[in-house]
Amino acid sequence: MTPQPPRVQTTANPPIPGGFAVVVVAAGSGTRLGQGIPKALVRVGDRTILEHCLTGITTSGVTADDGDWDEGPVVVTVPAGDTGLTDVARSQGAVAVTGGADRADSVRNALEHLRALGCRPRGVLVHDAARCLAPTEVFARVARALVDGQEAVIPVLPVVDTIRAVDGTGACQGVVDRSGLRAVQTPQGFDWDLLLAVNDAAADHPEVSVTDDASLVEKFSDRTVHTVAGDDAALKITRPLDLVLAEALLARTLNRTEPRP
Ligand SMILES: Nc1ccn([C@@H]2O[C@H](COP(=O)(O)OP(=O)(O)OP(=O)(O)O)[C@@H](O)[C@H]2O)c(=O)n1
Ligand SMILES: C[C@](O)(CO)[C@H](O)COP(=O)(O)O
Repeated sequence: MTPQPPRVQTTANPPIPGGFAVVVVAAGSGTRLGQGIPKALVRVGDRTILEHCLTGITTSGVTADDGDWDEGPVVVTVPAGDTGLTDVARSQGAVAVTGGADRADSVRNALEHLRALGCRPRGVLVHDAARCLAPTEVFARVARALVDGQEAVIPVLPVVDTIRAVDGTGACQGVVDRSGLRAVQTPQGFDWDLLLAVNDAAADHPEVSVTDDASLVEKFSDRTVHTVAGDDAALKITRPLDLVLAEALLARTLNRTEPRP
């Protein structure tokens, strides 16, 4: 689409940029949560984790046609043989593709689907379905940093625990200075060509294992990964206690936003 002149800003906060493609990784099994069903099908309140996640993305506006860029597609990775998550994805206008053996393989499958579509989004955000309550503000910070010229952007939080290195026997090897450490969240945002290029490079190096997408940028490009503030509400629902926290966060949000009888 032909770039349009910038829109007039009418509010104190600039509008959240749209036109991004979003990859939602939801092909994990949720072993640590232990519910016996794919984690993204587990309910938080009255909706599944995937429904919360897709609603959050739509509400944030990052995929919307914003006058400068066309609406960006949303691709959800689902476990092989899945039908339940596929139905949820389709009901919210997203496309479902089969995930891979690990998270990185799932992301690559989704990117291949987007590449085959021939789309050229403004950029691409990769988001864990398991971080289904990530607030709009986090999407906004990541999207704005990309629009402002960053090529790889991750939301982070300070580390609150004392961190120690241990050896194989469990003996402590000393405290790690936590002032320079950050806990990493999603959505992680990238220049479209950059994320494709580092994933292509990674495909030739199956021995390289990563836990997030920014790691591929660090390993297979010379670009810097930029950080923005994350949010406690973007927690990754991983273990049973996380589900309790997510339920409480959701209840708090509903209490704030729903009109009282
Ligand atoms: N092969 C995989 C593995 C993980 N994921 C997704 O990556 C995100 C982060 O993974 P995690 O929270 O660890 O989920 P699970 O892999 O399902 O958890 P577990 O290790 O407990 O099975 C999740 O949204 C998960 O669905 C994926 O799309 N494909
Ligand atoms: C991408 C991620 O959520 C950033 O913290 C995390 O690395 C996913 O890791 P997991 O081992 O797949 O849960």
